Amino acid sequence: MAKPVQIEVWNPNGKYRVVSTKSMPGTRWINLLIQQDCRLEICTEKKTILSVDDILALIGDRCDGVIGQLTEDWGETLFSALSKAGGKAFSNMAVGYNNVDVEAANKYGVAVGNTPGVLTETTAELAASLSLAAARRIVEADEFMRAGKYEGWLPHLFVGNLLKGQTVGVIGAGRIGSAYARMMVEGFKMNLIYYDLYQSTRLEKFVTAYGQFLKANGEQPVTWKRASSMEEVLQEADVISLHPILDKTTYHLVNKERLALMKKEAILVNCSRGPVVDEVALVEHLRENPMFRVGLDVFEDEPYMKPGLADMKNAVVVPHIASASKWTREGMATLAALNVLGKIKGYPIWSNPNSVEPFLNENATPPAACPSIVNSKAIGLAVSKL
Ligand SMILES: NC(=O)C1=CN([C@@H]2O[C@H](COP(=O)(O)OP(=O)(O)OC[C@H]3O[C@@H](n4cnc5c(N)ncnc54)[C@H](O)[C@@H]3O)[C@@H](O)[C@H]2O)C=CC1
Ligand SMILES: O=C(O)C(=O)CO
Repeated sequence: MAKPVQIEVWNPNGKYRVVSTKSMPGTRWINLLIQQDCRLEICTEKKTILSVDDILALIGDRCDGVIGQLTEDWGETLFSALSKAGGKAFSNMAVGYNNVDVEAANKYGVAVGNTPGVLTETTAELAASLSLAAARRIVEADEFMRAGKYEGWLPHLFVGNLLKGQTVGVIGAGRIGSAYARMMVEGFKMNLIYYDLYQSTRLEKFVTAYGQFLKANGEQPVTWKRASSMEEVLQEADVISLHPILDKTTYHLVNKERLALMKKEAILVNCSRGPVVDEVALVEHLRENPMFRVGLDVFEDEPYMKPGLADMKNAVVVPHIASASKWTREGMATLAALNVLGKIKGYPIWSNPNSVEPFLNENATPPAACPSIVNSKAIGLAVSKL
């Protein structure tokens, strides 16, 4: 039997029971739920990752909807329990939803929400930060200073890579990958090579226009190329950033063989999901190629790192913080709450989940729609005419 979990209750007499498996940033999401007659229960357990049993206890016998986290295993067991408790709505507080078995949700008619549109720039900025940190050896140099080892300027001290004029490679040029590409092209005048299953015409147009602008100003124009294979990107780029979704096609996309194709002094950045990279192979590659560098926000077995990674001077590692700006995290909380609320209220789904600004305006009532439901077609939800 599932043991009880600690909760904080808002609006105890609300008609609809909504559970949030974690406390989330900001208060707007709480206010939006309680103003619309929800009794909100926020789990206050100290443990970071809730188990399926913990969440079963939170769902209980009657629950209209749950806001959950990317660390949780939302599969058959939880969707079946939620459905049995009368629930029809779940939202991840995340854009990625590889922790959710959408087929299982479909089976029980439960809507699955995610939060695109508020993470794009924040996540791309962290990928850009990791690219720079790796290129200019910022973490190594910081540790050196703090250890009192600095004895004065030296010609060879922490020499790194110049990005200007080099090639940035993007694998998965969706919302975040494209935003990152634009930052690196415009900010550092890098040429672009990208690989995606789909063409990114907007990105190509942006680089073309920026190249023309540079040329008109007497500077070397930047260029772009859509690669016909991932291997082409790995072979040609100096800095490669991974931004695909995690699914069967992207699991261990970067493995031992593909690492071997990369330039010896290349930089690899991963702000997508840990299992996109074979981390054991990566540690071996870092060990054998000291000039090769990585910037990692995500890990194969979070919260753990594969043995040896923490000892690698040529790795910059941060704890899955790519979306951690106040604006983004509050926006994610708002969108996740509105996904659940919208489904409970029987609202249709928003017509463009990439354009969610109307839901974020603090001074206006949000539209009567669910901002982003990934299985809307499968469970037959209507599209909003707003
Ligand atoms: N580290 C972090 O904190 C964050 C991580 N993420 C991760 O980033 C992922 C991407 O987010 P968005 O850009 O918003 O999603 P998106 O759906 O806009 O972009 C994903 C892109 O990957 C491409 N893709 C899919 N399979 C591919 C394959 N086999 N090879 C090459 N490209 C492929 C898609 O065509 C698409 O263009 C999320 O699913 C999530 O897992 C997102 C936000 C924050
Ligand atoms: O939204 C996501 O997918 C995340 O990884 C949040 O940081």
